[in-house]
Amino acid sequence: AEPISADAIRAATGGINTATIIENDASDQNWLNYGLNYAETRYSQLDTITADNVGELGLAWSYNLESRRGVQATPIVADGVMYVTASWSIVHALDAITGEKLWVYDPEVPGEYAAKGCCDVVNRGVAIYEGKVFVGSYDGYLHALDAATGELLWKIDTIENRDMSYTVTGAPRVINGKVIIGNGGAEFGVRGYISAYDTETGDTVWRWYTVPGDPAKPYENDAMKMAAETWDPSAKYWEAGGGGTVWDAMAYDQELNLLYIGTGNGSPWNQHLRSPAGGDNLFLASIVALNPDTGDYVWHYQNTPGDTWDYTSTQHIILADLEIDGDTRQVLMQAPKNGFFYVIDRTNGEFISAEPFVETTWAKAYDADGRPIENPDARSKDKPFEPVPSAYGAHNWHPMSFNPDTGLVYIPAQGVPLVQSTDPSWELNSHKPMSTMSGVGWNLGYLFNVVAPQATPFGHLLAWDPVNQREAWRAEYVSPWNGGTLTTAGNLVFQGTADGRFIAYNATNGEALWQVPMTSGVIAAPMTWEHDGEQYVTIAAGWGGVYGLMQRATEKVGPGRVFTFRIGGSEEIPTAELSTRTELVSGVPYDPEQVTAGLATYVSNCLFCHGVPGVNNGGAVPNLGYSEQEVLTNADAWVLQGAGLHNGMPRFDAHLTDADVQNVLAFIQGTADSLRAAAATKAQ
Ligand SMILES: O=C(O)c1cc(C(=O)O)c2c(n1)C(=O)C(=O)c1cc(C(=O)O)[nH]c1-2
Ligand SMILES: [Ca+2]
Repeated sequence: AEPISADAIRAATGGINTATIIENDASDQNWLNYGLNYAETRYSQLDTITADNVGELGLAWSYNLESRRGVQATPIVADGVMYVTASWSIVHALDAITGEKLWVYDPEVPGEYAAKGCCDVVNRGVAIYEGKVFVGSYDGYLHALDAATGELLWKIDTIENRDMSYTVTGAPRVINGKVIIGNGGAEFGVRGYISAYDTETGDTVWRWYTVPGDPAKPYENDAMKMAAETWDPSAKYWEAGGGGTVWDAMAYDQELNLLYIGTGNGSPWNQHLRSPAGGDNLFLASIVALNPDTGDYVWHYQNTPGDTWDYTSTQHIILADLEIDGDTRQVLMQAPKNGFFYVIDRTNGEFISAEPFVETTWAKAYDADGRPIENPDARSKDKPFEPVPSAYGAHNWHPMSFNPDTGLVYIPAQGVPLVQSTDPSWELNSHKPMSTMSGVGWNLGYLFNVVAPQATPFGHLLAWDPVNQREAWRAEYVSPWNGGTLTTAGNLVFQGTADGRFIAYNATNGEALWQVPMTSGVIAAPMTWEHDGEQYVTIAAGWGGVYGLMQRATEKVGPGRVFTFRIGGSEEIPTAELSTRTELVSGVPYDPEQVTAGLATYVSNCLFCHGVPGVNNGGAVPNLGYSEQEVLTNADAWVLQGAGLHNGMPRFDAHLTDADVQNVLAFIQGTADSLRAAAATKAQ
């Protein structure tokens, strides 16, 4: 078949606007918005593929994204054209029927920018509007591309203060000629905000801050005045930025004309250091309704008042109409990091219900006013506390889906154990050893795992009944960090897994009906679309994200790859590339005293991406316990001279010396030696 011509792409995409995105709801033939529709349900009415015939699903094509970091994008499909992003915010336009490349746009994010973000150089996808494709790049620019050619039409800087570590990972949304995007950075000290830009010109239409700024300056609006009353200024929260980044979820109700956003954690995390007298610290960890025309505040609901555990509320927001106590309620639903499932009246923000969907230790329940009843130990200043869920979240950015036929929400639920304890040496931008990741700018105010966590890690697909607030069924996985979900009118749920499989379940009862191997672990969500009467299912696979930087659950470590399936598809799934991780390192000479010094430097600078040598097995970033000899002998080049800059390995010569590097090598070798000794003892 002939590849789609630029004119045909213009015809397919030129007319896409808010009205056509809403019209698509009648058929779900295309997938024009990150979460399919403005309600972000990820429920498709397409029903050619059903629980009865899903077993005949086969590969139509796969496409190599040539990326080695996390792939988190949900593709956009418009009349046979697909737009998907890889890591480093690189956009690929494909012929959706054949998988043939149409064009690639690389925003050329500098490699050193990787160190400015907490959680891998990921991107969750593009937005499309009137013949333009919009991508927010990791380094904070918003790019408008010609959908037909990939040519750059305009590019603007969304970051208002480049001294701070802002990044962009989320997918933009477009409403009535405005492209809307927030940012990340609350692990490093930033002030969160969300902005709307004119789709034609890139001019800023509005900007809404999520937390108050310097009280010496006028409040930007009444909402900021209200918010400032919930903060203690004694610790000068505005110097650390306060946090509250809008790095992922949005949803839009066209009848109410309300834009819903989820806001992130406090900066620093530790409330004792951020707002010592406590307070709710609005609008951290909240759902906020804004007028999308003006950016004016309308209402808010704060899931986690006075956040101190990185309990972001940036997780997926879904709009639905539910029958509750005999009334049809216009609700929004969210399962944020903190482990509670929320049902909120989306007309006014009224709290309807919240129940834990996993085990929780920080709070057991919510009161009738919608406030958590906290465990008094959860805010301890002096004692370590194991918050369950941890900062990785009971549910992170991996999208959930809601099926109105089954009435169930399909949540990629998980647990990643972590203990938190106040960091006594915390200072703003202190760069001090033993402050976790301080060397590359982490400013959490917490140390991790000062005592061993008690909880066990898990991951499962959870089918949740939001009306009765209880579990319907679950499917267990071998590891946390599984992919987002898609549900369809064919009574199906699709999900990719951390251990590198793509699975279809019966949506009613959770029976696994079909599965195929992937070439890597999967974290993104699948999507579905229809062309010439044929239904297709697409998943973008590629392991990474914050958990996937240092850990993985499969030896399959292939590059990012897009897979598209149809009934009767007969292409072979490509053979997976396997990890070449071999033996623990050996032969580095060291003095045991260097090991202790190396530990401090390692924890401050290396741990968050590389994990524990020989204990974690390496994810999107190699585990140094299995380093090749070449890396060990040239450690100075890698650590101090930026040999890996293009891959996002920071250059540490401003923070570390040759002696520090030698100590880190001693720590790696010392750890490998003790692991080997422990294994030998166990074998006897
Ligand atoms: O506070 C922030 O600004 C911020 C940003 C991001 C991001 O932009 O990806 C993440 C987080 N926080 C975060 O807490 C988190 O767990 C997380 C996971 C991921 C990922 O892509 O795997 N991003 C982020
Ligand atoms: Ca965060």
